[in-house]
Amino acid sequence: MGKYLIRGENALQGELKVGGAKNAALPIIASALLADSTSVLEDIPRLRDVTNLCRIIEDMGAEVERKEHQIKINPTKVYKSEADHDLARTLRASYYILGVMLAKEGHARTTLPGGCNIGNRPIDLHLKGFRALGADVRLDHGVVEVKADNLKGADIYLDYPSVGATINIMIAASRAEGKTTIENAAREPEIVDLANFLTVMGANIKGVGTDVIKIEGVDKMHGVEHRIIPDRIEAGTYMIASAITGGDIFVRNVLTEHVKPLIAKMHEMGIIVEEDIAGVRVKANGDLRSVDVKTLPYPGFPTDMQSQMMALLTQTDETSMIIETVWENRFMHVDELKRMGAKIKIDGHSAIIKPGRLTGAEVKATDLRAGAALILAGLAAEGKTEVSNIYHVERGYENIEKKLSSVGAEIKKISD
Ligand SMILES: CC(=O)N[C@H]1[C@@H](OP(=O)(O)OP(=O)(O)OC[C@H]2O[C@@H](n3ccc(=O)[nH]c3=O)[C@H](O)[C@@H]2O)O[C@H](CO)[C@@H](O)[C@@H]1O
Ligand SMILES: C=C(OP(=O)(O)O)C(=O)O
Repeated sequence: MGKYLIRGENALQGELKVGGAKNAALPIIASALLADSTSVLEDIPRLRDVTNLCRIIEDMGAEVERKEHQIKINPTKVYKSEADHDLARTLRASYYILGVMLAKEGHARTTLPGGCNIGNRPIDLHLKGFRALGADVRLDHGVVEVKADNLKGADIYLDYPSVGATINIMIAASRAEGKTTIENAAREPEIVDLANFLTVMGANIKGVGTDVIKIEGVDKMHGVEHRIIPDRIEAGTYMIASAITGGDIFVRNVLTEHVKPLIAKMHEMGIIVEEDIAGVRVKANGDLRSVDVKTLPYPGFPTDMQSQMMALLTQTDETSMIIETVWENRFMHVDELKRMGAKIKIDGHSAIIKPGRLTGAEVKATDLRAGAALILAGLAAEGKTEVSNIYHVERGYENIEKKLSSVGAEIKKISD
């Protein structure tokens, strides 16, 4: 399954570049099926999730041409409304096929999706939205089927600002008859990127980026060219790589507006962060102050940066606390960090982190961001760290070992 071998304690220096956002690329790739002509997508990261979603839409009849970071998607020969179950189980975002094919053909079927095992991941809000739009929804033995002769706009209030539910409902509503309002909608930048893509394709969407999104359904959408926004979680991970090693890295291709919650915490910790139009420079050359962090929906501190932040907080002067409010089981990295000497105690949704020296160990990536946190801890640790189960990491980071090596890290990937 592959491993990363890391020898720590090198202060990282230089420049690296962040790719396009996984969580924007995935719904955008799925939504390209709504058009009646080819879309050309740029800055698509080369990730396992992207490859598997492309295989799903190819199996449904789409023509996909992939070259470096560009994908061309011709949806005119799509003949199937069902996502291959084995592939759909490998990633979370496969459930966007439901919203897309419901909007396009009035019928969609897929198995419950995969993705990181970070807690209970229900899709009740997605299904509630589809029902409100007039769809007949069935969930039987883990297979979801949605059908509608005629989708009709509706007022939908989300009990929680779910990213996936906001996206799926927005996609379905973009082709429904009349107006849809989504209240308590999620505000993540990836949702804004998708809405921008859909709008250029011909959709009528207003209010995205706020908690009230208004959509007026349209009959037709056409293929367009679109560049995916930079990945704020990949950016944040490399910003922490600089800070945790006492390094000085310029992380290129970052929209600093999207990493504000991390920048604010870094300032509190005494880390130098210089924002630039092209990216962000992160420099740490002294003691790091402890801070408390609470994960929240955007624009709060992202849960997808929680484990990486925890690795950093092991290297501060005093005790810190992290409260995880989004996922109830997103502390699986804690036991692995403890193997490296970290002093962390979990109490319900909180983790108390005491500072201490990290030492290399054999550890296992239990999910995508847990894997990233272990790599970061390995960069700071004394001696050799071996991170296994790296297929999780490859779902969300393109060539992480090459990018980190380019700024002076001793890290190599051993493939099976
Ligand atoms: C592919 C993708 O974009 N993944 C991201 C997306 O996941 P995802 O879209 O799955 O996350 P959601 O925002 O939907 O989930 C957030 C919370 O809402 C709850 N919930 C969600 C849907 C639902 O129908 N019912 C319900 O109760 C979840 O259990 C969780 O507690 O946003 C998460 C929160 O920022 C990130 O961690 C993931 O990286
Ligand atoms: C949890 C994540 O992804 P997914 O929702 O695809 O499992 C993530 O990107 O951190």
